[in-house]
Amino acid sequence: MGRVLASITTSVDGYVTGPDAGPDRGLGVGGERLHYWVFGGPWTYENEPTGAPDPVDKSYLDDAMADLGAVICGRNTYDSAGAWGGRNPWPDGPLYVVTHRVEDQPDPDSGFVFVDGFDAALARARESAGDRAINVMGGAATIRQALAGGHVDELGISVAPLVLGGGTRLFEGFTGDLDLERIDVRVSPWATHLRYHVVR
Ligand SMILES: Nc1c(N[C@@H]2O[C@H](COP(=O)(O)O)[C@@H](O)[C@H]2O)[nH]c(=O)[nH]c1=O
Repeated sequence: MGRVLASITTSVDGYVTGPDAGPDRGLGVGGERLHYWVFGGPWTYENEPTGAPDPVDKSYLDDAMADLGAVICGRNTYDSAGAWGGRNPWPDGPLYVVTHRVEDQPDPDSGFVFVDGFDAALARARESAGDRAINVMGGAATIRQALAGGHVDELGISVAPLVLGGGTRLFEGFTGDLDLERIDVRVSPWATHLRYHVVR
């Protein structure tokens, strides 16, 4: 059975978006800074990113994407990303979208599969992935659900160097108690990438 990874970027104060996240502004007001590391420097929703990542950030991204067989996200993340223009951007497997509104299922050729409930999405993702890894890419509620259910083998937190002061908190309302063992840490000017094994 493949590993289940959960990976996301937070501010130093634990926000995965700034305030007012939604379609056209998936990372919220000021939240672009969370993903400077993805593009090697500043960008805004008004000036779309064009840059290439720092080699450290690229190596983290490449390793996180290696050997993936399926991806899971929540409906809000899917909507906020504008459905990535209508096509699953991950080349190596389906993207399962957790939603109560499965009747909105787009054309299956898009690579998106709408599933009602996290557990059902995980079961489908395991079928697709086989021995390859599954990445739970967010948002916060979906990652909390994966962690609370004891499904996550590896937690990746990329900490961007900023304090947002508002928005969506990764661990909002989370009451679980988890022991983590650090597997890896990589540091660039734009992020500190921490990878933890979740002890079970
Ligand atoms: N379907 C489902 C969840 N759906 C989640 O609820 C949010 C609102 O989207 P929507 O469901 O489409 O109204 C979104 O984050 C989506 O992923 N959540 C859960 O805990 N369990 C479920 O079974």
